[in-house]
Parts: sequence; C-alpha cells; structure tokens
Amino acid sequence: MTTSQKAVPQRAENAAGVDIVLDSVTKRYPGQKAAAVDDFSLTINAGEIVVFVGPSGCGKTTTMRMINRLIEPTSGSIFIGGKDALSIPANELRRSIGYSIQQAGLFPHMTIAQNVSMVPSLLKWDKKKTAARTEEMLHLVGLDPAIYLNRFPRQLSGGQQQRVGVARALAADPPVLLMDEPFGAVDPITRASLQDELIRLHAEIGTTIVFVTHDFSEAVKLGDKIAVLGDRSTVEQYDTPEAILANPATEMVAGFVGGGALLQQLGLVRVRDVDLQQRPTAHENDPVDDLARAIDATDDNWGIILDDRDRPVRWVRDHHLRNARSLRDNGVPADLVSMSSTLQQALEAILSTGCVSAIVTGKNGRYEGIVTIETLMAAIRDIRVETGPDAEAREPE
Ligand SMILES: Nc1ncnc2c1ncn2[C@@H]1O[C@H](COP(=O)(O)OP(=O)(O)OP(=O)(O)O)[C@@H](O)[C@H]1O
Repeated sequence: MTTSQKAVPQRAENAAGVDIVLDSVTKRYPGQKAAAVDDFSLTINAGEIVVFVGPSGCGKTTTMRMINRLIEPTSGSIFIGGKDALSIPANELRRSIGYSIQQAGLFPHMTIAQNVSMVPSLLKWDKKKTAARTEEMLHLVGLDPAIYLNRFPRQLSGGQQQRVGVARALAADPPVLLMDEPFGAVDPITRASLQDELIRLHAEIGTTIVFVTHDFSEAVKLGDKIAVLGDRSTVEQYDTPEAILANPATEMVAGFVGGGALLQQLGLVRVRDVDLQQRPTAHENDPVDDLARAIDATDDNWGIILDDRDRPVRWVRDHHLRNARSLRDNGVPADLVSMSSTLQQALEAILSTGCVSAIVTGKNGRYEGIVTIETLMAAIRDIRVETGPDAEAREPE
C-alpha cells in the first residue's frame, strides 16, 4: 500500500448505491437544430464514482441533469436501480437523488441545520431522526455541529459551504449523488482537501456518484471510471483512469491526457527531478497528541510515522489517532518509491493501489516527502509544453 486518501477506509463491500443505465438518451432544446446530447448510452455500476469530463458546452451538465430530470430527455430511457426513471414523478425521483452544485446552492436565509435537513423534512422524517441525521451529516463532512448548525451560509467559508452542500445532498441517504463541478469555485488547496473528503466519504457510504468536471486531473483523482465526452456528449472513451492514461482511445482523448508516448516520457523523469510535498511526520516513540496536532494544522488529514532511522513505516489518518495511546503499531503499512524511481513507477504505484499519493524515500531509506497525483499532472503538463507540436518552433529562452 502506498499512502492514500482514496484507499482508506476501504470501499464498502455492500455498496449502498444503485446502477444507472442511460439508453439512447437524446436532448434537443427547443429551437436548436443539433441535439445537445445525441443518442447517449452508458451504464454506471452501483457504488462507483463516474466522472464526466469534456470541453465546455459538450453536454456534460445536460446529460447529468437528465438523470434527475431537472432536464427532461427528448427520447431514450433511463433506469436507476432497475426502475424506469421517466415513469416516476419527477419530484419523487429527485428526493432519492442527491444533487450538489458549484457554490453549494445553499439557501441564504436558512440556517445550516435547515439547509441540511431540507430533504428529510420534505420526506416527513420525524424531528428527532431529522435532527440526529443533520448532526451526523455535518460530522461526516468534517464540520462541528455545535459550531455550525445555527449559522447562516454567509457566515461560512466557500469550502465550508461546499461541505454543507454535500451534507445536504446526502442527508436523506440517497443511493445516487449527482455533482456538477461542485468544487469549481474554491481555491486549489481547499479543492484538493474537498476531493480527499469526497473519496473518504464515498468509501464509507458507497453511494453511486456521477461527477462533472472540466479538469482531467480531478477526474483521475476521483473517478473509478472516467467518461471522456466530446461534442453532443459523444462518449469518446469510458474506462478506468489508468486505462485512459495508458491507452487514449481517440485523438480527442489523447489531447486531454497526452497519450501513451507521454507515459513513456514519464519514465524518463525521476522522482528526484520534481518538487516533493510534505506531510507531518513523527517517530514511533513521540507523543500521539503532537502528531495529531500537526495533522490538524494541515489541510490534509494524514501523516507519516518514522522509525528511529527516519524511515517511513506507516501512515496514519487523524481518526487512527483518536483515543490512541501510542504511535507504535498505529496506522497502515506504507509502500514506498525512491528518489530514483521514475514518475511512471510513481504513477503505477499510485494507480495500482487506487491511491492519490506515494511516500518517497532517499538515502538509507529515509523519508523525503511525497509525490501526489497533482505532482504527476504538473509534470505531464511540463512534458507537453516541452515536447508538444509547437515546441520546435519556439524560440530558445
Ligand atoms: N436551456 C438551454 N436551452 C438551449 N440550449 C441549451 C440550454 N442549456 C444548454 N444548452 C446548450 O446545450 C449544449 C450543452 O450544454 P451543457 O451545459 O450541457 O454543456 P457542458 O458540457 O455542461 O458545458 P460547461 O462545461 O460549459 O458547463 C450547449 O451548446 C449549450 O449552449
């Protein structure tokens, strides 16, 4: 195991989500000649995160919104958990599908408690159950109910509002969650930590998630599968991030990810050639509280335990440390890459374990830092600039 937000806790075996099947779905907006979504077919397996990624205007949002019928398809069928979504009254359908959008879409005049409890209230859950669920949801997204329940959205940061948006979308325990660029409006650091939160949350609840983004690195990080969409929601490729990175099916997909040649080029760059990130570390005999505090002070929620020769042995998440008396035997054994590993090896380590980062060791196996999927995406971007079609024509600096 390499270190990972994505791998911990392990995905629920009995996924709570349901299959979604879109069969020849077409949407033609009134007055439009061409369809916005043309004959779209895709099966989304229960409990998976599937990311729709593609250029602006290609039809991602339209496709997603047809699943909860915020947009009615012109033709085609949609089955959710085997039920014909088009034959269920739209309001009823929407209560069974969580929906989270950019800037959270919270009601500004309602408290956080009222926002989160909206769907349970509509479903006429009793007050006690609703209140308990609201608190549970805030805990789940990392917000202390004692502090936030009675606040209004304007009294929260953008990232906190986004967390409340996710809590609201999941409050009634829907088997399906639709997320339309939910993290598009927050800064990159908050965004990375919201992505990590989503991975953790999904592993706990097993909901089927359909996620729309423009950002391929976000798709790689979050997706069990990625659907790369072209014009009118044509499915250019639908596969795991690993398979898409290794074998882009079309030129358009290759344009998004850089192609197989690029992967080989990743094999030419060493881990020592990129900027490593850091996470809090502690030795096995150090006080638990010190590491817990150091982790708390970061935007991520994990750290690394070293042996007495500074070699990484395990990594821990904040929850591993709650009530722990010692760092010894705490956490998850770490798989490692070295400073001389290639970025391709680091990528393989990350992808083969479904992780989002790998711990790096240097001389004598000592801890040096971590490589994340973002580091690799940045390296890919650099390689593209250096070797892209315009590279030769460029003036030397
Ligand atoms: N209500 C509408 N009426 C008419 N045309 C629309 C409507 N909504 C979207 N469209 C058109 O349908 C096409 C697909 O739009 P859609 O919003 O689904 O794309 P998208 O891939 O989600 O785009 P973006 O990434 O920019 O949000 C676009 O050409 C858009 O102009």
